[in-house]
Amino acid sequence: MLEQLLAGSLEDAQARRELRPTAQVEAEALRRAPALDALAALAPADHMKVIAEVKRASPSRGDLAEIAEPQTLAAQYEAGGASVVSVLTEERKFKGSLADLDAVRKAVSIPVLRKEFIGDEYQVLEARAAGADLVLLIVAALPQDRLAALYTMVRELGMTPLVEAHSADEVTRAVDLGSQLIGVNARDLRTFELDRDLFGRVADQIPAGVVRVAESAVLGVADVQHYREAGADAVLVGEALVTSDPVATLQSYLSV
Ligand SMILES: O=P(O)(O)OC[C@@H](O)[C@@H](O)c1c[nH]c2ccccc12
Repeated sequence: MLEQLLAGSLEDAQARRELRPTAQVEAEALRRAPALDALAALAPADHMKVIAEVKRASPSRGDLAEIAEPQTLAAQYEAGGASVVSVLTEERKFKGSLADLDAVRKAVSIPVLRKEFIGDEYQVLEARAAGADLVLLIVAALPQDRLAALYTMVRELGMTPLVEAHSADEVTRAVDLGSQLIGVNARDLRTFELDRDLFGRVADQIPAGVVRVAESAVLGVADVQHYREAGADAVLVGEALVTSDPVATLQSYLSV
């Protein structure tokens, strides 16, 4: 499944490249105001921080919410106290787009993450051109040399890579890159199975000083507590926010 998602994302990027060549997107990326400091926004605090996701649908959960105006939802996330807004830009299964990212960027002043299956430099340029401050890199999707090349490029553009792992080995690979922001996804993107305890099993492998993000499977405040006890600095939440009153839900999570 992960391979299919990546292949789809790369195909869509290729189609966009035919309309907007690399040189043009690169020029746009370089004209942008500098990326916001995501590591500062996510720095460990005496409460859990939240990366709040704009998510319409997913292959494992189907349709979640219409979200006609992603900018309105993102503004609520900011007002509710989110540290970062994550925007799914994958079109085929998550029903997102780069236009969503662009709209969100214009509406908030906190850092914005491009959530996509990234495997090509062009996608990284697109992220910066649309105003992203962070880019997701999924360890399982790429061989280490490609991961390292993309990681370097994200940093050279002034953005922060969020490196996502789903096993002890993948955490090691994320640490080897020198990543300052590591996410542990409870959902296995190959099988879509959930493992809520994975974060707790691998958290100790993440060096002190690196920001630890627990991703997926937060459905209520008890799940936030569970991840906090296991050592998470931040949680990445989609479904629970897009299917509830986001401000009230965020506030309950921020009290953990
Ligand atoms: O809706 P949830 O269970 O709160 O999950 C959010 C986020 O962790 C999830 O969307 C996600 C984590 N890593 C990803 C990689 C690709 C697509 C999606 C994701």
